[in-house]
This record gives sequence, C-alpha cells and structure tokens, in this order.
Amino acid sequence: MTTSNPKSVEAIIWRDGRLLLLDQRILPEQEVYLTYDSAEGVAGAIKDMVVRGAPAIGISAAYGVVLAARACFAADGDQWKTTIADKIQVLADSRPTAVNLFWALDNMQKAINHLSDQNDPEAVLLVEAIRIHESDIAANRTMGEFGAEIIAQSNDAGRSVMTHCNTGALATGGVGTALGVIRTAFEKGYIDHVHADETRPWFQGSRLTAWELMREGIPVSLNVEGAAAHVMRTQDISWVIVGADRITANGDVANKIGTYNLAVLAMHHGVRFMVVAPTSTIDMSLACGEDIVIEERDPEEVVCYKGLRVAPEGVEVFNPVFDVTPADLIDVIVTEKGIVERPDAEKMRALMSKDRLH
Ligand SMILES: CSC[C@H]1O[C@H](OP(=O)(O)O)[C@H](O)[C@@H]1O
Repeated sequence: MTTSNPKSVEAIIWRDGRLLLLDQRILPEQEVYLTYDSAEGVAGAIKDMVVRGAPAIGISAAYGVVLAARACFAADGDQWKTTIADKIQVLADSRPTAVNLFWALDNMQKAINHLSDQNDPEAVLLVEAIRIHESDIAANRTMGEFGAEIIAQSNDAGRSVMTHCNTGALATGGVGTALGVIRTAFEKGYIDHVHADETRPWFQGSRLTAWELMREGIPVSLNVEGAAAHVMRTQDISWVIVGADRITANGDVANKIGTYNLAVLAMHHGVRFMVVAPTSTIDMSLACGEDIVIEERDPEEVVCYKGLRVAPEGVEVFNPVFDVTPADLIDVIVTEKGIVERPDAEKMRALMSKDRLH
C-alpha cells in the first residue's frame, strides 16, 4: 500500500494479517500503535476513539470484517457467511453518526455475497478492504486539488483559514478531507496560516490538528471555540473549512459539535464556508439533517479531562458530539466526484448521478 504523503502520519496500517491503529487518545504526547486481530477488538477501538474520523472509521471497519471472516471460516467452515453477521453487527453498533462506517460495511457485505461457502474468504475480502482504503487516499488527493483551486479563485479574500476538529491523516486513509484541502492550498501558496479550533470535549483540534500541521511546518494558531467569532472579525479569514460525518440528500451536514456555530458565525462575518467529504459520506437515504442520529457520549468526557475534574460532582451533562449545519449556510461541498456550490437536493442528486470526474 502506498503512503499517501510521506510526511503525513498513518492512522491505519494493515500488516502481517493484523490491523495496527495509532492510539489517538494519547496523542500528541505518545505515538503508540495498538494491534487488533478480531472484529470485536476493532469495534471497541472505534467506540473508544482509538481511531476516529468518518473515513478512518469506515476503513478500520472494513479490515475488521476481514478479521471476522478469518475467525468465522476457521470456527464454522461452510457456515461462515451465516455466523459472520453477528460480528458485522458489532462493528455497525460501534458509533452511529458517521455514515462511512455503514458504507464500508455495505461494501464488504456485497463482496461477501459473491463468495462461496466452501472457500477461505480472507484473501478476497482483504482485496476489498484495501480497495476501500486506497480509494480514500485517492479521494483525499482529488478533493485537495478541487478545494485548493476554489480557494485560489477567491483570491480577493484573506490568506488565513479556520478549521474545526481533525480532518487530516488521522481521520482518513490519506492526507485528509478539509485538512487535505488546507495542506494542498498551503503547498500551492494560496494560504499562509491556519486557525484551529481546540474542539472540546475531545480536543481533536488542539491535540490532533495542531500536531499534524506543526509536524509539516504549516503555520497554525490554536484558539478556544469561544474565540471563533473574534478570530473571524479580527483576522483575515477567507474560509472556514470543515469535514463531515454524514451529508443528507438536501446537503445538510452532520459534523463535529461546534461546526454549526462556525457556520452561523461565518455567515455573519462574510466568511465563506466549505465542507470537504468523499461521496462515501453522503447518505441519500436521509432527506434532511433532522433525520441524522446524533451520537451522545459519556458525560465524563465533559466533566473530566485526563482525570482532572472541571465541574461539580453529579452535575447534569448533555454531550452531543455532532451537530447539523443546514445546507443554506454552506457555500460549497467538495467531494472527489466534484463540487456542489450552494447545495440543495437537486444539486446533490446531480452530483451522485455523475460518473467519477477523474
Ligand atoms: C474527515 S472527517 C472527520 C470528522 O470526524 C470527526 O468526528 P470524531 O473525531 O468524533 O470521529 C469530526 O466530525 C470530523 O469532522
């Protein structure tokens, strides 16, 4: 498997029949790969956010199905296609919002459906998992080019951009979605600086995005979310550029909690708003954002950080970890199949009916 970018880190590595995942819970202090040889282990890694980020979750689950097939064929022989269903369900139950998880599992199920009961399925299913992985690497590169050119064409605007959460090599199989656009735009000289939201309560921005950008010498300044409006008003921000976990048929976008805030602030400040996501993130089965299941996680993520309590014992907590940005607050959605300006249902249908542009 080719490395998408020698400088960028690899969150997911398939090696010697096992899955290695960079433990994102302990970055940036420690760079430790955990090794998985079961679907249940991979599901636990997704649920516990050892690996996170919509595309990375899907890729990891695809390798999880390979591990499931190995176990079921060894244990159940020609019944493996029946017994693997429970393990696929464990993977499906790991997190609810990122549609890439279900898209990847659907692709693996289609591959399973074409296989015989009699033969060992592992090698063929590994080919499909690698295809899913490498298609994401390619999609990241294509979206990076598309998004960078959009920034170049808006050269009347400022030379800084803002981003939220982490959408880089740690969230994908390649160089990233929104961060892939940012990397490409920086390499081409279209932008000079990145403002990264810290992104509570999991701190994907401060722990992961700042780390990725600093490793590559891309100028970044970190801000608390509460500073976002001040940053937009006082800094030469041209674009807010974010990823997505699920995009519905009308162009509404579910993404990390706080994204909707930025979209409203961007509209108020005349800053343009770009969503970058592969088409594996688009769910045409859902009409609009209200239909998206928003994951709520453990209250401890809000009231504690690394064992340090930051709120009174017993306080009630509401911890949704995604929100929905309405399509009418989005200037452009960038995918590997092309871009959708001022997204709406008709334009999303046109995009999804296209053959691949490149
Ligand atoms: C490349 S899209 C990554 C997407 O996933 C993140 O969520 P989480 O860290 O909880 O998996 C966030 O929504 C990012 O935009």
